[in-house]
Amino acid sequence: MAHSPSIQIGPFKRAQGSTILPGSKSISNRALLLAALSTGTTTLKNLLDADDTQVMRNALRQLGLSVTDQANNVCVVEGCGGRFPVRKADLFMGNAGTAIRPLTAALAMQGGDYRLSGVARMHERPIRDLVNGLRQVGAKIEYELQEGYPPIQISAADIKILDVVKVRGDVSSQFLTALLMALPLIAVKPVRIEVVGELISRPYIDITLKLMARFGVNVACPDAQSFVIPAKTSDAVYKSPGQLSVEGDASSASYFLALGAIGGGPLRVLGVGKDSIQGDVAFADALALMGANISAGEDWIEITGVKNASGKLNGITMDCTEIPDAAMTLAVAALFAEGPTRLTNIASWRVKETDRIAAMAAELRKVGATVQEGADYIVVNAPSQGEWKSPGEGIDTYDDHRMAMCFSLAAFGPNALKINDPNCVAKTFPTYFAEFAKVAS
Ligand SMILES: O=C(O)C1=C[C@@H](OP(=O)(O)O)[C@@H](O)[C@H](O)C1
Ligand SMILES: C=C(OP(=O)(O)O)C(=O)O
Repeated sequence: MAHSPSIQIGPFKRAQGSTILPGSKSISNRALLLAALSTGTTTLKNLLDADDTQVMRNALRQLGLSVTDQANNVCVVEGCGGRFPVRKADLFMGNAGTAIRPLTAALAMQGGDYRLSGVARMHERPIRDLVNGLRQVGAKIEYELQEGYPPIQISAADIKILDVVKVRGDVSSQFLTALLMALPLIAVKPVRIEVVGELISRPYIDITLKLMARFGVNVACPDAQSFVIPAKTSDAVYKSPGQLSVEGDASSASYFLALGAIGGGPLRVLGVGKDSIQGDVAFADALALMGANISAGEDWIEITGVKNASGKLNGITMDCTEIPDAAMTLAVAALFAEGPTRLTNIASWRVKETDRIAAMAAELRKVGATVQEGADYIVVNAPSQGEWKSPGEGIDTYDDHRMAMCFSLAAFGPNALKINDPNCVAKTFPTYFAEFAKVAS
């Protein structure tokens, strides 16, 4: 894909105001798929309009569904009652993990022939643990290029329901999410999904379970590693709730919250708050640990600078397995902290939009930070005032929306900052830099 022209931003001193968050990517793509699989019509409100949700919408349309975009991010989906009308399709999933993984599982239950592919990076992102889970119930799935990675070819197969399906959860939680959403379609008897080994990114599983419940399927969790899908009582497994409002995106909120700490605030994000079902709202607690002043209501969070006597954030040590996406924002907020910030349990960063540990370390060093990295951790020490650097070649963003959004924070250092290919934010937040410009001065 062609790269967008670099932008020059900052140096900024103040961040204040408010921003209305775009819809949550994680909720939008789950809601689209569940609405498509259900009986009845679902009106989705505040659906995220971005690359990741467009690939999901387009795939559903190719599968024969009526998915109609209306004004103000409203989208109307006519459900197919669990069986996609189109039995053979070649689907392009971009770089959207929340699209390709759940859709693969749903398609494997259909008894049709489907090919799923994506951008070059998608073909380096693992899908093996999901395919292994689906093969247990008889799905026929072949790898087209490299074993364990898309593109994949699904062929019609007899799917049998087992008492237990096992899946690994230590590479991505999206494999478990995919099985949870798809197995109810064939569950003629209850089926238990057992997670083998560690389950990372657990709060995303809670999002999955809460949305499935909105569409009428209640999964029991007898223990932290087991999920019991109920036997279906008719072919109409998922039922439309009629309307569903998508919360603002809590990961997108993290950039503004960090800005409110670094740039004094008050800065308020509207669309997520105490009532959120997204794990990434815990980013606000992490910032509070770093010394930020935080208040929150049902659907808003506000940050007003820092409460530390030094006027600066303080470094923290944190296990980030529950907030893998917002944790990236902590790594860049660490540029404004006294003492090291050590983020652990982030091995999954290496298999996302880019190798995020390597990318983060390389770009933080460009602005003068001292960084140590390991297989599953990163330690960031801020540059002292005189050590900040202004890299002439700019900050590279690696086709990773979060790298671009995170590094907008670094424009609150002493120097202006060049950010390369800023339009990669289109994956989840196309208007990010316009919204950033409204609060930064
Ligand atoms: O299920 C989801 O909506 C997501 C799960 C997380 O991925 P992993 O489970 O791969 O960590 C997260 O990083 C991703 O942005 C969205
Ligand atoms: C990891 C991410 O995306 P995906 O849904 O493609 O996994 C992300 O948005 O940070």
